[in-house]
Amino acid sequence: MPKVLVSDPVDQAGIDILSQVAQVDVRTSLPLEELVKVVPDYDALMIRSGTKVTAEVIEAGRNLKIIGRAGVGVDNVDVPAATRRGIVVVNSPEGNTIAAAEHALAMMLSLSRYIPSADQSVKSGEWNRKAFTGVEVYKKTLGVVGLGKIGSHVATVARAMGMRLLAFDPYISSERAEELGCRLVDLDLLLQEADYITLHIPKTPDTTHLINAEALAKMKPTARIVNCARGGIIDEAALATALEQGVIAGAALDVYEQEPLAETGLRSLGKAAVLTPHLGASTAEAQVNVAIDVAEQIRDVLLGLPARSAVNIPGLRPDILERLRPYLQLAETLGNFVGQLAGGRIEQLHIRLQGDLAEIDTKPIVIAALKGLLSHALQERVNYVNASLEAKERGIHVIETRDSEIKDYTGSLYLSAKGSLGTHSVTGVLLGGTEIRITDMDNFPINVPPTKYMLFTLHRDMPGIIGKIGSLLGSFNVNIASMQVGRKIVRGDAVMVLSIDDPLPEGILAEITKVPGIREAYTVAL
Ligand SMILES: NC(=O)C1=CN([C@@H]2O[C@H](COP(=O)(O)OP(=O)(O)OC[C@H]3O[C@@H](n4cnc5c(N)ncnc54)[C@H](O)[C@@H]3O)[C@@H](O)[C@H]2O)C=CC1
Ligand SMILES: O=C(O)CCC(=O)C(=O)O
Repeated sequence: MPKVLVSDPVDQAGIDILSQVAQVDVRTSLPLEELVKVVPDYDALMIRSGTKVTAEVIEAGRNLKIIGRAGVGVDNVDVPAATRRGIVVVNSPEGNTIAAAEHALAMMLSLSRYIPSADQSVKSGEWNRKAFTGVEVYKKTLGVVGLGKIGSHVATVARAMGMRLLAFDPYISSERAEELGCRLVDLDLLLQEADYITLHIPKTPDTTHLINAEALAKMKPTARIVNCARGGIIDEAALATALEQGVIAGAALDVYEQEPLAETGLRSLGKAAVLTPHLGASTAEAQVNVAIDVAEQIRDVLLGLPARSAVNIPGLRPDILERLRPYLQLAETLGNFVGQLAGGRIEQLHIRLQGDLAEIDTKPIVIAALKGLLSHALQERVNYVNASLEAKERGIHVIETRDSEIKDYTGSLYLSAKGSLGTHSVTGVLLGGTEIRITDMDNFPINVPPTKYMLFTLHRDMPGIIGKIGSLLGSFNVNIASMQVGRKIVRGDAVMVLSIDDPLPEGILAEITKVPGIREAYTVAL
């Protein structure tokens, strides 16, 4: 039975799902060195934001197949290191959207009405109504930075509260922004005009310290900012100074540059700051959603099925995977095939989608072809997660083309690889939508199903040659299952394809190439 380590608190609903297929150990708050020690035993790791899955943890997790983040942000996982090792990283992109959006709205209202400070004051025995006169959000301008899932929900609710909306998101169309009642503007204008600013963007090199001293200086002295996205998007030191000096009026933070929050100036800002300990996703509903979402994906991957929200398999969503499965199988088989014909040290792979196939997305096809191409050398180490990266690291230049005019079959896939044995090509089709046929090899027309062991020769089309090869294989006790020849002109160059029942014994290829008329001989084992 596979083993799953749950190293942060997650809802029992997720653990129940995992327990159907795996032994589940819940061990939270493990120090890094302890995690590194225990992780080699596990096939899957389920985390929230507490566990830092560093390159060291990934290196130690030699049996890991999947890391599941019960939440959105995967910035606590070294995703490139996981990708390199072929480990799928999944998250729950939507499970806590509403929770995070509602938290941001609650923070905005808390800041406006000083609710946390007023609460503390009453609890300490005071009755001070004057100190907590707030401001309304109605008819104020809210600047939404990042109009994705959370930002969109915040915008929808804020609009219903009568706020005017500006948005900054370079990856969103103005039509989408308009649908949400937002005016898409550049960041500078948003900073200058907004009464409230709420951040809903990922932390990337582009967004780190996006809100720095310079940005804060552009804001109104009455402006308030909310960060329920990621620590480090706001420069905390600059923010503390800006609040102390009255550059802006308030800030509500749920996330910090360092978590748990270190001793910083932020703690002593009084009612101008509202601070929560990364609670954006902490609702009963969101925790059930993300736990189920991620546990189901871990279960599926452990059962050999695709994950629906893998962050490191570009273009291979499960619906796409399901629809393209026969084509991916075709691409993988042809990649494996042509990789062996071209020999080791592949320099270039050309993938051409032909006829009706030219209509489909090339990205998954390329990944599958690369997986096949590298599978002979890397065996099970290569998978859909790391195939592109492995190819890149080996310096394999990938060329993708489409040609809808080539209609030899309704749709076909052409692969040509350049390697230590020269440049070789193969074309394949799907008969009846599922059955693979190789229809061309090195530009010779053939029609053979791929089989486990195959032998190919390039030879002169002349009488007796087939008989000689047959006798030679017989003398080595190799049984021929099927045989086909292809040629372009009579008595010209030809190709012979043999399916054989066993791997070719050592030395036989050299004997075959000695047969008069044979120019080259290759074997392929699929
Ligand atoms: N505090 C908490 O507990 C939680 C925090 N989050 C965080 O909230 C953030 C947003 O999450 P979602 O809305 O689900 O993500 P999303 O992917 O749906 O939306 C992010 C948006 O940011 C935009 N964006 C990316 N780079 C940008 C840039 N440089 N400038 C402006 N816009 C940019 C994207 O185009 C996208 O529309 C993430 O950082 C996530 O980790 C999410 C859930 C809970
Ligand atoms: O697991 C949590 O509570 C944090 C959620 C979060 O920050 C996210 O989903 O990105």
